Amino acid sequence: MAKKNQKRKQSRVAFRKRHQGRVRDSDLTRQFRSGESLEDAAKNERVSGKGDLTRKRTVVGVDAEQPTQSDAAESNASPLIDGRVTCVHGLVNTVLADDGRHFECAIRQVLKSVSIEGRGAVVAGDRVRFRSESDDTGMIEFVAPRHGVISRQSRGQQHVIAANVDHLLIVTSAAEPTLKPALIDRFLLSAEQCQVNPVIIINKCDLIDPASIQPLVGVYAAMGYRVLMTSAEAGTNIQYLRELLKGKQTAFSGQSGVGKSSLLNAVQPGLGLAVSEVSSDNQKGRHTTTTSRLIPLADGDGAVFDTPGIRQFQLWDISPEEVAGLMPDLRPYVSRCRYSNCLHLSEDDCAVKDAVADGRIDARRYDSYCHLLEDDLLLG
Ligand SMILES: Nc1nc2c(ncn2[C@@H]2O[C@H](COP(=O)(O)OP(=O)(O)OP(=O)(O)O)[C@@H](O)[C@H]2O)c(=O)[nH]1
Ligand SMILES: [Zn+2]
Repeated sequence: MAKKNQKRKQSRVAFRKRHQGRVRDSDLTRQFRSGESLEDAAKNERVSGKGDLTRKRTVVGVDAEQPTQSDAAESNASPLIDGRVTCVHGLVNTVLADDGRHFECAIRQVLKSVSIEGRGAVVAGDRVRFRSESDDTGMIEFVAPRHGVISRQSRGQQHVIAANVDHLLIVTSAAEPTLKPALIDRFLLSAEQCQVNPVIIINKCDLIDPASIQPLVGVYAAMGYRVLMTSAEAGTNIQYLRELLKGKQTAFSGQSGVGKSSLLNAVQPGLGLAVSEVSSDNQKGRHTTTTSRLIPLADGDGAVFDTPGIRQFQLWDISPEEVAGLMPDLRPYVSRCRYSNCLHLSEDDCAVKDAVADGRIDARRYDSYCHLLEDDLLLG
């Protein structure tokens, strides 16, 4: 036990050194893993006389997976309830409990104090544990470690807008508006950067001969990406889409008019409307603090995110050198270039350019790469 604590301490010290005083998600989520309640943390800090709750934590040894009964009895509080955050609006966090009830929750002060400026302690999609304070209010005690985080940049800072995104659906249309593979490539890069699973949806396939886009579909499929041709109008592959959304938290992105709302409506009537209402509220600035909302699906425990921020989300904090490594078709050649910092644009002995020249890399994909670097990242 002592050895374990020693090890934990060492890793905490290493963590702090790595992050040089910056506090990130993992600080607040570590409590979720250790099972330490926030009240205990505060008590321990008070006893030890150290005011900074981010510096020292005493693990009380409760299994975070099953803390509810004993924990509650000890602290004389109501049991912990599992749920997920569906909406953050000012200080009010709406949480959908796993049993289907909705609660408006505040966040324990200590969770806020470890997040930057007290903002973004929780976001839509977060898995949380809270104690109910009445039939429909509660206090969030733990935030689970996040995966699949989508963020945007504002005034040089990263703002998380959705957490635990299992799938990012990149919705495009085969026609009206015309298919834009370069846009798909950009969204794919963003998905890779956020480590969110992308699924490419080519909607409105009723308007074209599907054979005409097979070569393009083949390029993406060869890279291991899932591509789904749909028609909200004709009902093509809607059942497949419905299955894809089941039990997952899914974000929809894509330019205006490609049919995101129509697809959602085809999956579940009324869903597209609910989503676009959220989006137009955001655009009008009425709900400026509502960064994102998670809308539960009627069938299974899946849910979809939608915010204007996700619809058009841009690459965040990416350097030109990183781009090729985020493209699965370019990646295998990156380390074979003559110079380690090769940008694969006009350098000699470039393994990426060689692969394009003899067809091992699709020329259009390479073109996308060049445009992105030259137009956005090097000059922009
Ligand atoms: N032919 C055809 N038209 C479609 C299909 N899906 C959507 N549309 C039409 O495309 C138009 C735009 O659809 P929306 O669902 O509003 O598109 P959106 O992506 O939600 O657009 P924004 O809300 O502006 O982001 C509407 O007129 C739809 O009827 C389809 O599969 N086939
Ligand atoms: Zn190169």
